[in-house]
Amino acid sequence: MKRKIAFISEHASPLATLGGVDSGGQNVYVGELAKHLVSQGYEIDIFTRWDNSNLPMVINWVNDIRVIHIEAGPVEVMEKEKLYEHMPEFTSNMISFITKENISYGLIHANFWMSAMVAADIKKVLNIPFVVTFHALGYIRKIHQGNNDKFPEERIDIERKIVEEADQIIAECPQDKEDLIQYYDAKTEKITIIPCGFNPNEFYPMDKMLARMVLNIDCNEFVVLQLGRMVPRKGIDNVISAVGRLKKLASPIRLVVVGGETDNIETETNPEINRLRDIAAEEDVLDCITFAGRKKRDILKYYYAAADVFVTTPWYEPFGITPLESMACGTPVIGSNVGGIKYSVEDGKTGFLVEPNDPEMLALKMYDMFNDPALLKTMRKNALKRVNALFTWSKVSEMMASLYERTLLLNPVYRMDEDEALNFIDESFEQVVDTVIKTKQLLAVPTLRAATMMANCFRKNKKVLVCGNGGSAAESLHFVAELVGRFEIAKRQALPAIALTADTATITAWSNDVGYEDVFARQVEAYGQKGDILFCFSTSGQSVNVINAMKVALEKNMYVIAMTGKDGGAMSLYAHVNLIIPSDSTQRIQEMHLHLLHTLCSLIEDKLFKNKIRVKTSVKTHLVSEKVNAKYSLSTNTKYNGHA
Ligand SMILES: O=C(CO)[C@@H](O)[C@H](O)[C@H](O)[C@H](O)COP(=O)(O)O
Ligand SMILES: [Zn+2]
Repeated sequence: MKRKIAFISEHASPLATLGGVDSGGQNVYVGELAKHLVSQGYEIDIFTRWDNSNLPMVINWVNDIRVIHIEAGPVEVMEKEKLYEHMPEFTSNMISFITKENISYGLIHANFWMSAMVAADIKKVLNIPFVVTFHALGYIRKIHQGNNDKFPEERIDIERKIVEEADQIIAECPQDKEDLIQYYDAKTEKITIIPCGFNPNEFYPMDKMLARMVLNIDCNEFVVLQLGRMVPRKGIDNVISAVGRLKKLASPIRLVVVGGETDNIETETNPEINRLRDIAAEEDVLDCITFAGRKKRDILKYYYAAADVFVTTPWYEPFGITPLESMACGTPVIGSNVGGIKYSVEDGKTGFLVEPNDPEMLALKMYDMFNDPALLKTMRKNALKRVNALFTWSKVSEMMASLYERTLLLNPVYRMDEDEALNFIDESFEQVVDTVIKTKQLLAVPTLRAATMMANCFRKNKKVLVCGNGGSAAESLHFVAELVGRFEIAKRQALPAIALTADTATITAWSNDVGYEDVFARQVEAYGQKGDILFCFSTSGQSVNVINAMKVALEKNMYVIAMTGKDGGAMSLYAHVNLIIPSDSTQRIQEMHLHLLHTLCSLIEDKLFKNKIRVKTSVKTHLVSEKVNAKYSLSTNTKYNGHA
């Protein structure tokens, strides 16, 4: 059954990217993530505010993804800063939709703080867990925007509450995680870093000159690209000032600025453009700047590919998708040493990192690139390698799916009901029975051999060393306790066995200082002697530290018994006796190990002690009391020679 996930993205609909215009990062994030999660087996409903009365309420967007328009305030485009007061309406209409359609969502993925507010309220009513990607944090925005921030005062407090109530928080980069912890007291264990991605079918390397031909850009110029929304915090003025300085050192150069409200710069109403024009005039670079206006999304790849370097120097940037897109087209990036950019751009390798508002340094870095075509070429290679290894949407959606799976367990709907739980119990008993039957058929003879080998070893005053990891470490202790102490015979001599898992000081020191691989080998070296036995527990038969111990034991002419499972693993090659439980389940294997170690104890006691008791008590005339039998000394028993 496919798991149903609800996305909420109150102001950023994925449909906005369809018009072709370059919409904000969140629209792309929501759309691309949804598409890639579908191929991971999820069904996604994206809830967004109804802002266009020409669109129907529900749109089947692509396979297994619906976009659902929720009425909240007037059905028209509104600034996101004004949506807060309409969020209660969003919540109640979304709840009505879910209950009317009777959908059981496994979880809600909220995007942005207002969507997360909705998700937190829905959780209270419908008990659906939620994860949140903030995309931007109010506190950080406030630091940089001050009073220019038009979001309501309550934002930061609401975000704090969301941080408390969310089941999981997605940080987009390490800086985002640090901010969540430092300014919002978020618990580290609640945060998972999952970056944004890019689509390799949309952004890919192409010939620079070809791209310039398409865009009508001079093939001889050194082209610097600035692309993104035109708002002061993006620091475009800084890029223009830097180009002013570069112009004095390098020629011919061109700065192409893509972005704005319209695709025609002449009709541009954005006041930021006028401000930038003035700065360009002051810097005397109007002749080498092209303001290209806003471009359709499918054209952007030509701009990225046509540029020699992509520059983005915002004051802050929660993540920043554009550096990824540029690197995906093979163009190195000079970016601000802030937020997500310092995560996506590797300084000196895929481009450079500079402080925001430092045109001097930016100009120097641009000049380094201008001056060194070989450096540009290497950076291009590195950039392509890095983005494709870490930031494709497929990679991102895999990480997201694993976060979802953990979160889905919190949803009562996705937990077992009573019948399922009873079934589960039944089935696990049946598995145990099945494993017992198979083990009985296969392991009776090897078990007897192991018991005989151990009894012989004790008879010869030799000892048994026991090791294993995790559950098998516990079993090693358990086994040794039965041997050194007692099992079924109340009074008998102690049998020399040592659990190599018991000495925490040695184990921790050796793993800490040298390596975990030899924690047991080292102890075998210390205690093992010819004729001793190394007894190994492992469910996989693959634990390297156990294998290393076996190798040392064989070098010392010790005997080796391996109690394993699955196919016996590499350990089976180093053992004189293999007790391989015929099961692939770690739990079933461990349960059989416990049974077999008890069986071995019975057999060993029987071989070493009970025969004597039987013989002597049957001869009534013999005056040896049971007390004496119990004191039977192993060293006096010379009847048994050689190993089985
Ligand atoms: O008890 C269990 C699983 O039931 C675990 O502690 C388990 O023993 C550990 O994962 C071990 O590290 C597994 O090692 P091994 O059995 O493959 O040698
Ligand atoms: Zn276990």
